[in-house]
Amino acid sequence: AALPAPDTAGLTAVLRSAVAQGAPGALARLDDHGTTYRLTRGVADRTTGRPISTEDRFRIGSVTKTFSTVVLLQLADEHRLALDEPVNHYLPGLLPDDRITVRHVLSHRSGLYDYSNDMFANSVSGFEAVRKKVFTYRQLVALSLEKPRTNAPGAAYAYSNTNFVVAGLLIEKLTGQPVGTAYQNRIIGPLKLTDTFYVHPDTAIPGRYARGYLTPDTAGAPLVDATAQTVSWAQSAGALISSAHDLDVFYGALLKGKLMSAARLAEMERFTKVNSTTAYGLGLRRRDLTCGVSVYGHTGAVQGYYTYAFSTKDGGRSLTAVANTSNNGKVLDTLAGALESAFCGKQ
Ligand SMILES: CC1(C)S[C@@H]2[C@H](NC(=O)CCCC[C@H](NC(=O)C[NH3+])C(=O)[O-])C(=O)N2[C@H]1C(=O)[O-]
Repeated sequence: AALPAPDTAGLTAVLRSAVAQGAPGALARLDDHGTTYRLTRGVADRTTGRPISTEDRFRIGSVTKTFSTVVLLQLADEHRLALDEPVNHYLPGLLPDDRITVRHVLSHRSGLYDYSNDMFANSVSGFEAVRKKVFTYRQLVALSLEKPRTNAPGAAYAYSNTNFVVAGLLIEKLTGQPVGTAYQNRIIGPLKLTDTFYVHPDTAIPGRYARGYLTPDTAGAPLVDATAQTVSWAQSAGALISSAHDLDVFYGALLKGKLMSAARLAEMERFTKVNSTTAYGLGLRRRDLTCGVSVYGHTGAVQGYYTYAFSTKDGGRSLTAVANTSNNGKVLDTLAGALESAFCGKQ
């Protein structure tokens, strides 16, 4: 069935609410079968007051997880990786349980504890402690293994950044290259994503970008400019930089089957239910909207930036919505409304 027309007034209202709730700026870009809608509200930079633009680059946080998964599924297509092999088959001795498979890791069912829970228990001091730090993947895995596993391998869904740090180790082991090279050669170059960069451990965002502002835990305390950071605590779990255009192209291409075989895409779309409206596949979220439409993509929350990047199953309509703040649950929830406006139309 044809999708309802996008509700651009609804999208505008979502962005206005996000700013009213504390985001300095918010943007949305919708690419719908060749027609592009661009909406903005507020500023990219609180000091200069420059208005935010849908052309601005930003940190995409865990949307990075889909990029890491695409690389690994391409390696599966090349028979260089098997999803149901134990991680330890490729990285001997890395994990304390040989039963943890690549599929468990990519679907957040490994049980590996998420070290970021402790790292950011206090949002500002936790961030300031790591914003310039450079971690190795193995240091991050070691932080996770200091804590017990949350579930037996495959027994439950439990979101953990550790899983996609393991994914980064797998990519580097199997390709013999840094993850940035694999992203460039396998995704960024072929799709011509000229706004998409993996610059870790550099802290600067290339070209024109929106500054990102971390909301402190204490109500009323001033926002913290979080723009300059290594994102080394996340790397293959969250350190990519991109734009609304590039993410719309990426998820559109993914869902159109342009990045891997149909068999592998079907594996990516085997979903574990997370809650009444969300399910998780392999590095991919499915969100079931009120109008019965399901959309496929990922969300991101990295210091200073919230992102929703989702497409229809056929990749024909893609939306990227961003607010340049984080640690603000009201804004994160409000931004989810952009999916309803974009894919369900006027309610
Ligand atoms: C599940 C999420 C939302 S959280 C996960 C990942 N981001 C992180 O794990 C960073 C958490 C700290 C971010 C920080 N929060 C705090 O410090 C809270 N004390 C802030 O908001 O700036 C990402 O991105 N994912 C989102 C996803 O996948 O949708």
